[in-house]
Amino acid sequence: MLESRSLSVEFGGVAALSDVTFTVSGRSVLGLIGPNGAGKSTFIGAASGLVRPISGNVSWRGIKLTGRRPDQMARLGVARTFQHARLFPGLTALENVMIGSHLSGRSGVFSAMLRSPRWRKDDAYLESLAVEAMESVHALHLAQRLAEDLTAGQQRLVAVARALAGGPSLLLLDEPAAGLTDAERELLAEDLTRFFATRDMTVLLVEHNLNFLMSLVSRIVVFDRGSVLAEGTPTEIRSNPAVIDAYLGAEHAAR
Ligand SMILES: Nc1ncnc2c1ncn2[C@@H]1O[C@H](COP(=O)(O)OP(=O)(O)OP(=O)(O)O)[C@@H](O)[C@H]1O
Repeated sequence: MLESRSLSVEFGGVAALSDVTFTVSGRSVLGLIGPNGAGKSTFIGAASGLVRPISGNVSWRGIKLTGRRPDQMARLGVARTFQHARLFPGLTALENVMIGSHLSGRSGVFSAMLRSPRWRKDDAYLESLAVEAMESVHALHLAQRLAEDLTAGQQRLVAVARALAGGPSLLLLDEPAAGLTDAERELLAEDLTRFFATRDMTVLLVEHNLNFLMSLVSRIVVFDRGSVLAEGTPTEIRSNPAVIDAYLGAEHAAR
């Protein structure tokens, strides 16, 4: 279970999250939505150890995640994507994804980047994990392309593959469909549905494209101005007056 307990985060004295409490049970996909600036990325930052809360915490299977280092996160089986793809330039797409599989492997990300002897030993196995992850999101044709030569949408797919490659048990996806074409987005929704169905994993998905999000999630938490505004099934959320007022708008809810 992923549990956020009274989580509060401030930036320069200004509250970004205030007393956020919710849980995500075992094998499920939770959508996190809300207006711009509501605190969704900040939550992912806190859950992945990069953003330090002023109080409260996020825990995963009873272990506190807040304040942990990236290598500790990887060992706990936690992977994330960022709002901006953040691939390493100068490396191919495949090498970028292999860094994701190294995060859960033995030799670590720096060893991977420096191509140490230990890294080379693990290489074949980790490459097979990376190839599998790229295949699962229809990105294998990009494998030998340099990261900087990819379109924004392709970079995003590679970043998603990198997060999947380590076989995470907790996956935090920050707007994985942003910048994708309609066709790419539909294909990614199908690919992720298939991937999640065959893995024992908990997923937290932040996404502004609600058709994409609703096709993947079983529950939704809505943030507004740093607090939890509502929580429920997609059907409940679509018809919640407070959510319509703060985020969805009457036109969207009616669709
Ligand atoms: N590093 C930072 N320094 C200062 N303020 C920040 C920082 N990161 C986020 N904030 C502020 O915290 C609040 C929450 O931002 P956050 O990015 O988490 O929202 P969000 O819901 O992810 O928004 P969006 O949908 O636009 O990505 C905003 O007011 C934002 O300006």
